[in-house]
Order: sequence, then structure tokens, then C-alpha cells
Amino acid sequence: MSEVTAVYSIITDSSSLEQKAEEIALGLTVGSWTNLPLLEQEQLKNHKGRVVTVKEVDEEKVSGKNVGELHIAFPAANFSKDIPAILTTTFGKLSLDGEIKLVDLKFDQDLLSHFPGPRFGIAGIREKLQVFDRPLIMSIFKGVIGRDLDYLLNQLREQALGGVDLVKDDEILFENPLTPLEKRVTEGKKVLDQVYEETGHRTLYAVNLTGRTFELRDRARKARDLGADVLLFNVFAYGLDVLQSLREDEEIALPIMAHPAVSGAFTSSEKYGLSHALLLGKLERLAGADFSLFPSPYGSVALDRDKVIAIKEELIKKTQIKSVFPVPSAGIHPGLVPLLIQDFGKDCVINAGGGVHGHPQGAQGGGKAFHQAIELVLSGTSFSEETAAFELQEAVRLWGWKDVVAK
Ligand SMILES: CSCCC(=O)C(=O)COP(=O)(O)O
Ligand SMILES: [Mg+2]
Repeated sequence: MSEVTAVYSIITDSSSLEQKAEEIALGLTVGSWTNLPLLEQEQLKNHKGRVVTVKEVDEEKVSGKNVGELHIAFPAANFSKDIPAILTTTFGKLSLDGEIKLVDLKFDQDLLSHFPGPRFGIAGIREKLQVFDRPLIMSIFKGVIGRDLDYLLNQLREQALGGVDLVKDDEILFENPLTPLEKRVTEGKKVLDQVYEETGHRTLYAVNLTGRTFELRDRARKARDLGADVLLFNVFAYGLDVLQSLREDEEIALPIMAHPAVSGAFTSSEKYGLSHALLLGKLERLAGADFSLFPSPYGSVALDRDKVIAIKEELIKKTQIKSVFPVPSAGIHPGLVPLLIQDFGKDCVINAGGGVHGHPQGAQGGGKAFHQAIELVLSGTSFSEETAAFELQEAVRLWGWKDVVAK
């Protein structure tokens, strides 16, 4: 019998964790059990939640409360095979019921087969870019709100000339009369083709797909028809199932880059919400993101390193579903490359806005400095004035260089 197993961390007034777990297992499935006549028990047994394990996490109870980790299995017979149904079953009403956090959802093979995963994944994106042996570099448009198309296109050209592999819209750029999506895609493509002719370097552009939910499909199809490379998507402002629908649409069929905007509202508490690894890792992967952005442990919006590593593991671990590019982001500059490569290896996208545009030689210098930093680190060379090229030296003068500390 197929089932999903939910893992919760809980702090409860209940005197018994076992009893609390049983209440959850029944409350979110058949309601009651021991008082049911045997005939009804027989009829409902395939729908009853099952307590798998109960672990007391903290021997010293927090101010008289019980602290634990509960594993509860929910029969797949109870829900349709989609993320909204699974989340509502395992954590619907329960998410409102005190100090409880959904840490993980364990899917069996049968359930997994209902989810598409990324259309391209790491291998497919590398194939598109023909870059196989290093982390990808992405930069972000900055300060383009209220600016006209020429301003945006000039910024795109500067970023591409710096040699970045991808440029993405900022997530806060929505439909607007100055730089509408159609113009960004068509005119942006001309700029990137021109840079390719001049330099031989191909840069892809991730355009922000925005608007009302029911408009997204047509807008995404139009973006594809106009030649868009990648869609940026604010998944958590819409919902994971919207991401999945975009991923599954054969007339869109573009790589999707999932932005973490709004996700902090669901993940940041230690006691409530969902874990980072589940939301930004496992569920984004199942729903079909090709790239997952999240804060790195090192930049301006930092996340604990163990949480970041847990997200990464969910995105890249070997399963029947394609792997997703981890994109550590926010306040990234070239001097952080040693730490990012230590944490992520080659299979990541190093993503920077201010760390590209703020370079003394502008976005071109910023892109080049990232390339030089990656080359230096992958060749095992230490940073010094002798080993680093000019743009990297300039970046390091401004932002510093963080060497990996031997453990
Ligand atoms: C929290 S991940 C978001 C990355 C992003 O969209 C961004 O604008 C980062 O910009 P920065 O100048 O901090 O590189
Ligand atoms: Mg941004």
C-alpha cells in the first residue's frame, strides 16, 4: 500500500508523545479508531494514519513540555497525487496547531512516479550552455525598475560581455510599460546574439514570469514563442503546484528557475512551518524546478550552513528524478568563491547582483572576476597578487577573499 511518511519536530504540552502522534495520525485521516465497531475498522483500515516512530529528542523537557520527532505514515488512498493534497493531508490543519514543524516528507517509489521533476536538470542545462567542468556564473539585473528598455539592454550587454552564463531578471521586476516581457525577450535576444557573434560566449536570459495565476500559462507560452531561454518564477508567491503545471506544459518546455521570495515566511522558524530542505529542496525538485535559488551561508541574507547543505543534498542526491542546480545567492562576491566551491563543488550556479555590478570595472569586470576566481580555486592555486588576474584583484581589494579553513 503506497503511503507518504511525514517527519515532524514537535514541542507539546501533551504528557505523552506517543499519544500526540496517535492523535495526529487519526485526526488527519479517519478521525477515531478504538471506538469504532470492528466492521467499520475493517472498512477504514486502508485509510488510517500510522505512527511509525516516536523519538524523544530532548531528555530535559522544555518548561514541562515534551520535545520530540514523530514519523507518521499517511495512506496514498486518502489523497490525489499532487502537492496541495499531500501538504493538506500531512500538515494542513496541523500547521496551525502549536509548535510543530514539518521537517520532511518521505515518498515511496509509487508516489514519486506522479511527479515530473525538472525537464532539463543539471545535465540538460549544461548541455544547453556547453559548459561541463565548472560552476556556472549568473548575474542579476539591478536598478532597472523605472528605467527604459535601452538602459536594461545596455546592462544586459555589459553582463554578457563579462562572460556570465546566465543573466536573470530581479524577482521584483513585473509587467510594466517601459520594459514589458515581450520586449525584454525579443530585444534581449538580439543583444545576446550580438555578444555571441563578438565573443563566442553564449549567455542565457531568465525572464521573470509574472501576473495572475491563470494568465501565467499563456504568458509563458508566448515567451517561449518569442525565443525566451529560461523562466524565472516566484514559486512561493504562487504555490508549488503552479510550478508543476508550468513544468508539465509541453508548449512551454523551458527551463524554470525557482526564486525563494516569500519562502522565508514558511521556513524561518525553528518551531513552525516547513524545513528549508523540504521546501527549497525536495518539493521544488519534485515540482520541476531546474534551478533552486536560496541564501548562501556567507552573504548578506545568510542561512545556517547545515540548512544550506541539506537543501543542496535534496537537489542533487541520486534518485529517479533529474537533479536541480543549487544556486546559493544574496550578497555573493568573487572572494566567496573558495567557500562556495567547498560547499557545492562544480555543480552549482554562483549568482550575484551587487557582486557583479559593484565591481570597479562595472559588470564586465565583475563577470570576469568571478571567472578568474573559479579558475584559481579549481586549479588549486592560492590567491595572491601574483596569481590573481587584474579584475579579481580589484574585486578582492573591494570585498576581500575568504580562504577555506582546513578542518
Ligand atoms: C535570497 S536569494 C535571491 C537572489 C536575488 O534575487 C538577488 O537579487 C540577490 O542580489 P545580490 O545583489 O544580493 O547579489
Ligand atoms: Mg533579487
